[in-house]
Amino acid sequence: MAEGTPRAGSGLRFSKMHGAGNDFVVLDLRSGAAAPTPALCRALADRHAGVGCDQILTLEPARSAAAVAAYRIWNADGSASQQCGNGARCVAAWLLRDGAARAPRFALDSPAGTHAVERLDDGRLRIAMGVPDFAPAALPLRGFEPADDYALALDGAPVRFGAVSMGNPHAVIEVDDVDIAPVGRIGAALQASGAFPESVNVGFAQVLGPDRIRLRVYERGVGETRACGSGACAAAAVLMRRGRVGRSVEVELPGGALGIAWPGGGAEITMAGPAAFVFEGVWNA
Ligand SMILES: N[C@H](CCC[C@H](N)C(=O)O)C(=O)O
Repeated sequence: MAEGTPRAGSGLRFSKMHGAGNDFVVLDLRSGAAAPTPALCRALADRHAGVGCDQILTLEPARSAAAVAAYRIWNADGSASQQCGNGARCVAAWLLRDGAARAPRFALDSPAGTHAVERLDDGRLRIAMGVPDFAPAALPLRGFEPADDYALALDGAPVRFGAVSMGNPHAVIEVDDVDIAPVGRIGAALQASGAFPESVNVGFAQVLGPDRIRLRVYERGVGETRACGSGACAAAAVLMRRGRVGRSVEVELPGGALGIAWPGGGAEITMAGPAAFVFEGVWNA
């Protein structure tokens, strides 16, 4: 038996959820139970021998006076992350169903900070996702002076990208057509390039108009997902700062659409979108 997985009959209760097709196993650890080991995360995420998910989200006691709870994030490969936008909406929905949070407004703590949450009249959840940080050191991105646009030779060809931290690192590559973008090849090559010491989430963005973007994301620790909330914020922030789109955009991802708004500068960027419950289960490895 792999180290770190619970013994048979461990009875670890979980909720399976998704946000725009980005799927999660949610564990309630507010009683103080230990965080999942990387091996348990990999076992839970396994789409054949486990539950199957892109990330594991843990609910934990709040770390700030303002929040009703905290959450942490682990990718399918067992690596930890500082932020997960789709996951934040699922945690918010979970806490509303549980009664620990009361609509319409409350706050959540993540490793990236404290986030205002609002349940909108249409049932979507809007999360304040912090202030985009373009400083290379924030990602970190090594070997570049701050710029709107960076270039690296990957597989012998120059790849141009923007870079921004949403608490977690993002590179954003603008393409003419996301359907034919080399998401897996270039996403993996940029992660392996050495420019990002803690790896990076790689977004491929197509501008459809001043208020519409199409996006595919090759995520750190997972690969391509059906949606990436922090990635939608990152792509919108990079394209807004370049003047390629307006201050409020619909980001269309393979799994669904997210509404992103950012006044710019030191203001927080907000993300609105769905959260869905799929099933409840008990993990008996
Ligand atoms: N793969 C990401 C974490 C999950 C982000 C994504 N699922 C979202 O909705 O923001 C990272 O390692 O930074």
